[in-house]
Amino acid sequence: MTAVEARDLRRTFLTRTGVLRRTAKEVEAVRGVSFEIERGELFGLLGPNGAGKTTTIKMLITLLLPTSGTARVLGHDVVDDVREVRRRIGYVFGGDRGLYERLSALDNLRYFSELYGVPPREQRARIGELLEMVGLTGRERERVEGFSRGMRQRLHIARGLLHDPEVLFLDEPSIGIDPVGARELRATIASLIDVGKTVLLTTHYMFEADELCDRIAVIRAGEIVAEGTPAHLKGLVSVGSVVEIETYGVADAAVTDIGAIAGVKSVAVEERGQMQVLIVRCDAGAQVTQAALAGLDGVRVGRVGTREPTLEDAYVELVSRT
Ligand SMILES: Nc1ncnc2c1ncn2[C@@H]1O[C@H](COP(=O)(O)OP(=O)(O)OP(=O)(O)O)[C@@H](O)[C@H]1O
Repeated sequence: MTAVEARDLRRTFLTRTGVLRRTAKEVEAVRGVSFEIERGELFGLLGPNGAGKTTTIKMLITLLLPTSGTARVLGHDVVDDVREVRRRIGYVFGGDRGLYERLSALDNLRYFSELYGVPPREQRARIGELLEMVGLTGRERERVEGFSRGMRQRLHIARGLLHDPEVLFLDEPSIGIDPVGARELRATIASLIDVGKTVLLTTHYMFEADELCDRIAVIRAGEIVAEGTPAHLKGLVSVGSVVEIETYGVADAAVTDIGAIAGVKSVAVEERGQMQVLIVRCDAGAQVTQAALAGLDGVRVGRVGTREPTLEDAYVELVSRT
C-alpha cells in the first residue's frame, strides 16, 4: 500500500512588498508536485533553500491547505480526513524549539504523552522503548537544557513517535548538529525503517541522503526535476569524474580560466581553513588535470586527486541546470 501520495500539489502565497506603496505579489512555492512513497520506505526530498520542501511537507501534514492538487496519507485525504491523517503521522522540524528546557527528557515525554492522548497504561513502556530507540536511555532524568543539539533532535524524534504514527516527516533534522551527533542521529533515522515506519526526510547534507534514502526526489523552484534511487540520480548526470585540487591563495581569475577549459562542466571552490579546494566537475572521458594545473601556474598547490561523482555532484548539476 502507498503510504504517501501527492498528485499535482500546488501552493501559492500572497505576499506584500514595498513600504509606502504596498503591492501584492503571488509566490508559487510549490508548482505541481507529484510523488508516491511506499510503506516502509525512506524517501528524501532534496532541494535548495526556498525550493518548496517545507511547504510540501506542511500540506502533507495538514498544516497548510493546497491551492490545488490532492494528497493522501495511508489512503486518507489531507484536506477531507484531517483527523485520520493526523492520527497516523508524526513530524519533526529541525531547530531547537518545541521542548521544555527546564524539564527532564522523561518529563518532556510524559507531558507530550498526555497531550497526544497516549493511554496512561501504555505510557511507561512506550517512553522506555522510545528512549532506547533514540539512544537516550540513562540520560532521561537530565534536564534538556544540558543536552547537545544532537540529543535534543533525537528527543524530538522520540516525541514525534509517542502516538506510534506509521509515517514520520523529518524536515532538516540534522541542521546544526556536529558530525558525531549527526552520525548518531542517522543511526536513529535508519532504525525507524527497521521498526516498520515510513519516513519522508529533507536534508541539505548529500552524504546523509545517500546513506539513508531508498529513493529521492530533487525539487527546484517548486517542481520535481529528478526522482529515483541515489544510484539512479548519480547516473542521470553527465559528470564523468571530479578532479579535486588543493590550493593556497588561488585568485578568482584562475578559477574562471579553469572553468573555461574544454571538458570542464563546473568549478566550485570549497574553503577549508587556509586552503581552497577546487572541485572541477568534468565531462565523461575528459582529461583536464594537466590543463587545470597549468592554469594554476604560480599558485601553491597541495594534493590533486580524481574521484567518482557523488550524489552531491549529481545534485549540484540537477539544481543548476537551466
Ligand atoms: N507563509 C509564506 N508566505 C509567503 N511566502 C512563503 C511562505 N512560506 C514559504 N514561502 C515562500 O515559498 C517558497 C518555498 O519555501 P519553503 O520554505 O517551502 O522552501 P524550502 O525548500 O523548505 O527551503 P529551505 O531549504 O530554506 O527550508 C519560498 O520562496 C518562500 O519564501
